[in-house]
This record gives sequence, C-alpha cells and structure tokens, in this order.
Amino acid sequence: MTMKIAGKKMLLGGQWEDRENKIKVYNPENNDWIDSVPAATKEDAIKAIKIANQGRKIAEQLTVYERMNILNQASDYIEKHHEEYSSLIALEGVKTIKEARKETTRAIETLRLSAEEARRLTGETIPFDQMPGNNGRFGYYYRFPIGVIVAITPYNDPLNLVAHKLGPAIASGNAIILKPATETPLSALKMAEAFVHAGLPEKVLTVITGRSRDIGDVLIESKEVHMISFTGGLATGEEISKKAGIKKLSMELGSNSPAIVRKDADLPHAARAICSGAFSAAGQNCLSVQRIYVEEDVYSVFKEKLLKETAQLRLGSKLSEETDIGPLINEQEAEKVEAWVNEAVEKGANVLIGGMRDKTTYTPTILEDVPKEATIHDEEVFGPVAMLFPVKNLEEAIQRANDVNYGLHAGIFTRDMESAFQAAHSLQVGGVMVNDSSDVRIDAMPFGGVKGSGLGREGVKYAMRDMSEEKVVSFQLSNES
Ligand SMILES: NC(=O)c1ccc[n+]([C@@H]2O[C@H](COP(=O)([O-])OP(=O)(O)OC[C@H]3O[C@@H](n4cnc5c(N)ncnc54)[C@H](O)[C@@H]3O)[C@@H](O)[C@H]2O)c1
Ligand SMILES: O=C[C@H](O)CS(=O)(=O)O
Repeated sequence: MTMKIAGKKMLLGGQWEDRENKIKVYNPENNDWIDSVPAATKEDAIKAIKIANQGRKIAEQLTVYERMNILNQASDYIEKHHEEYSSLIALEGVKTIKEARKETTRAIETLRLSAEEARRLTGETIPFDQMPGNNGRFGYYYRFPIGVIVAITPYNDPLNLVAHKLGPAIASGNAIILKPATETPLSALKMAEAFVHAGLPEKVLTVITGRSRDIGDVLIESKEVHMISFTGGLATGEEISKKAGIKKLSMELGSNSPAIVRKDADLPHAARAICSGAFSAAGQNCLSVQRIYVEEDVYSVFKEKLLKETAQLRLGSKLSEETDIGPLINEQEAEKVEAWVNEAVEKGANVLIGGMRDKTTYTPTILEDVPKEATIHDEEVFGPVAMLFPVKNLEEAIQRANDVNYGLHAGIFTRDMESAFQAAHSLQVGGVMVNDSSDVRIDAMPFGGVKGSGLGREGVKYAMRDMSEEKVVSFQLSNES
C-alpha cells in the first residue's frame, strides 16, 4: 500500500490543524518517506491544555449513554475500515501485516469494552453508623472524572495502546491530550478520525504530534493537567515522573520477561510458545520473552526444539502474508541490539542462532552462556533476542527470574500444580502465565508491573478506576448526633 505524501494534520480540540514545520514519518523497513505530521510547538501544547480544560466540562456532562454510543461508533468505524488501519500499522510501524490485523481487532474490542465499562463506573452506599457517634448518618460515594489526562504512547502498538488511553478516558468522562510516538503518529491520528466520525464533542480530544523535546515538558509540568498516562521505556518514565509534580501517574514501562521450563513440561508446546513470545513484533513487545530458564534434565532436548522453531521463522516484507518477522523501528535501535549481542559474546556468550543485522532487520537470535555482567542479561533489549540458561530446580529459576529490576509478566511451563502455584506466588511480576509464555494479555485484565515495569494497572476497567476519583456524600437524617 503506498501512501500519498500529503501531510496529515493534528487534532486540536476538534479542529484539524497543520503547521509549517513538519515531522516526516518513515517506513522502518526501507526508510521510505510515508507521510508527514505537524511539528507542534510549545505554544501548541499550551493551547491544547487550555482547550482540554474547556473540554473537560463537556466530557463530564456527556451521559453514560452518549459515551457508550460514541465509543461503539468509533469501534464500528475502525471495524469498517479494518484493512486500512492494519495496513497503516504495518506501514509506519514494525509489525507484519498479519500482526497488524490482530492489533486492529484488539483495538476494536478495547473500545467496545470501554463502552461496556462506562455503565459500570459506580460507587457504593456507606453505613456511617458502623462507627460509634454516627447515629442517623448515612452516605455513599460515587466516582467523578479526574479532568484533563495527558496520554503518551510508544511506537510498538500504535493503535491498541492508543485505544487503551482514549477508550477508558472517554468512558470515564475525561478530556484527553494524546501525544503519540514520534515514529508512529499516523495510526493515532486515524483513530482520532474514528472519534470525530463518531461525534465526539470538540475539545474533548486532542492528538498533538510533535517532538518530546518541544512539547513534552509543557504537557507534563502543567498544573492544569491532572494525570499523565504514560506507556514507554523505564528511563522516559523516570524522567516524566520527576517533572510531573503532584498529579496522578500511570506508568506502563519496560520489561525483561522470564520463562521457566520445568522438566515435566510439554516441551514441544513450550518451544512453540516461547519462540512466539520472544520474536513476535521482532521482540518489540513489552511482554517479550528475553530470559529462558530450563531445568538441566531437559535443557538439551528443549534447546534443540526451540532452535528448530526459531529457524522456521521467515523474514521479509512486512506487507507480505508470508513474513513472520519485521524490522526494528530504526537503524539506531537495530545497531543497539547488535552491540548488546556482540558485548555478550565478548564476555563469553555463544550465539546459537541468528546474530546478523541488515540495516533495520535483525535475525531472530538465541544466546547461551550469557554472563550476568552483560548488558543484555538484565536490561530490556526490545529486539528479537532471547537467552537460554540451564537451572538445577524451580527454586533457582525463580530466584534468577526475580533478579532484575523489571517485573511485568513471567511464563512457567509445568504439569505440576504445586510448581505452578509456587511460581505464581513467588515471581515478582504483575502476571504469571502458566503453560504460556509471558506474552499473554487480554485487554480486559488488570495489566501492569512492579519494580521498573511501572506503576498502576491498565486494562479498561482498571484504567477507568485510575482516571476517576471517589467523592463521599453523607447525610445527617436526625438530630441523634
Ligand atoms: N508496559 C506496557 O504496557 C508497554 C507497552 C508498550 C511498550 N512499552 C515499553 O515502551 C518502550 C518502547 O517504546 P518507545 O521506544 O516508544 O518508548 P519511549 O520511552 O522512547 O517513548 C514512549 C513515548 O514517550 C515519548 N517521550 C520520550 N521522551 C519523552 C519526554 N522526555 N517527555 C515526554 N514524552 C517523551 C515518546 O515520544 C513516545 O511517545 C519499551 O520499553 C517497552 O517495554 C511498555
Ligand atoms: O508491548 C507491550 C504491549 O502492551 C503488549 S500487548 O500488545 O498489549 O499484549
């Protein structure tokens, strides 16, 4: 699919606006210029915040029924243009067309789920007389929208992770300013198109395209912004949290996810699941399997099965139905992956398969004997590289799996329920997937991590809880105080 290089506009409070200065969007696969978006300025960011503070009054007055309608109509619009959205994800991002179609379907469902959850943002009555001295008093609390949310999203899931910001924000009656990834803004703008078509009132949604260095601080530091909902790397998250001041923060950050394979596991199944979990989106996935701990009794057998699965992965054009592995987002990131692998090898690691780069393409790679002091051992590679480690038993696997500053998801493969429960309760993560790799998520579940993997939980219902506040109302019904 070729895009005409016309220049997209950003959405400021319901108005599509252009700017003389633009940011070019490139196809990571071949560095072809796809399109351009406006390079927003600090003044634009200030304007966006002003508009959003007008929009919050409109958003909070939308009835639940109106919110549901808008969300469902936006979802229907994306469904009607499914292949257009999927092609755009594949073109501007790192996913193959097969992976991109799955993301589009998830985004459709995320918005539908947001519509459903809009009905369920409820409160409770409170029996005040449960406490002495409160005779004749009763009350309740309800949830009200937090106000203006700044949402900042990463490049790897350019549509569904935007849906996870816009859906819950609109469902809970907030105004939202979205700053999508500089590399992949087009999918976010196309989602905004769906909301405009759905009749979302002006000023409720702004999608501002620009470089973080130009508009980031204004959006983050403003006291007229009430929440930052950030998804991205740990380093960026730390930088944002230092600047944000007193406002709600949602931080969906990085990971270095482990998978544990016990000697009683279904090894062919484990090899297939771990191969997929390590190399989907060419490893540019916060849930990507990066460390694999295998009990030594089955280490050699499992290694061969995993290498065989990995060898079958097909590289090629992202838009081809045959391709399994796309590119890294740019050559700088591909060079980083290459450098981390080379450093590990210099420190004693072996490359069992892969380890080759061609511009932005890096072949699916499995390393062995990676020492703890190698960067790739503890940091997030965010590329198609996984590491195999033999372990004596489950206790050693859990101890080593926990021994990094990330904790998003983990997978464990075993037929033994005791082992599954031991891992589920001992692994320091936000999710433990039994007989699956770490790369499992449904958009309705609480999603997030501990340590350097973030703060809070997304997943529509849980994001809405963060995007709203409780207000208590009490009544003194008699003079029995
Ligand atoms: N936990 C999750 O749900 C989840 C999901 C997807 C990706 N991620 C993480 O995201 C990272 C990869 O995405 P990325 O490379 O786009 O991340 P990134 O941190 O480089 O950028 C994320 C977003 O933050 C913006 N940004 C960067 N510096 C900023 C600043 N100083 N102020 C304001 N905004 C700033 C970027 O423009 C982008 O929109 C990985 O670490 C991955 O694990 C996490
Ligand atoms: O990259 C991290 C994503 O949040 C994982 S998923 O695509 O939402 O499953």
